[in-house]
Amino acid sequence: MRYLHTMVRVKDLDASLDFYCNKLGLQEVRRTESEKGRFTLIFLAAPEDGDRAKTDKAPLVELTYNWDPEDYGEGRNFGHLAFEVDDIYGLCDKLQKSGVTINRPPRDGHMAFVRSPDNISVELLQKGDSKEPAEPWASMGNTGHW
Ligand SMILES: C[C@@H](O)C(=O)SC[C@H](NC(=O)CC[C@H](N)C(=O)O)C(=O)NCC(=O)O
Ligand code: NI
Repeated sequence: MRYLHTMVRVKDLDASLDFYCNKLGLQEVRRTESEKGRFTLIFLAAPEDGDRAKTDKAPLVELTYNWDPEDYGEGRNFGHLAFEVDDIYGLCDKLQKSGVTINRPPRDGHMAFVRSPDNISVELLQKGDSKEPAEPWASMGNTGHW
C-alpha cells in the first residue's frame, strides 16, 4: 500500500489556488475537469516532492471544486494537512502579511497552524531544530479555535 493524496473540497478555486500555491508554495501537478460531473480536480505537490510527483510517487493534496455550490459544513473529524518547512517564522510572516489566519503562532519556533480559505487547518513544522524565539511571535497567544 502507498499513500496517494488527501482530498479537500473547496468553495472558491481561485482563492484556494492563491492560498495553497502562491502563499503556501505548493505546485500544481495536474488537473481534471468533468463536464458530466460538473467538478474540477487539481492535484498539488510540495516543492520538494515535485519531481517525485511527475512519476506519481509523491503525496499530494487533491482540491475538489464542485461547480454547483454546496454547503460543506465543518467536519470536525478532519484534523489538518501538515507540511515540513525550512523557515517557519519567515513563512508565517509572509502568510500573515498576505492576510492568512495564523491560528497557532510559531512562538516556539517549531510548530504553527494556519487556515485555508475553507478553514482547513494546515500545520507547519520547522525542518530540523526549532528556530530561536522571534518577536512578535514569541509573545503571541493562539488566535482561534482548534
Ligand atoms: C481522482 C481521484 O483521486 C478522486 O478522488 S475522484 C473521486 C470522486 N470525486 C468526485 O466525484 C468529485 C466531485 C464530487 N461531487 C465530490 O465532491 O466528491 C468521488 O468519488 N468523490 C466522492 C468522495 O467521497 O470523495
Ligand atoms: Ni482522490
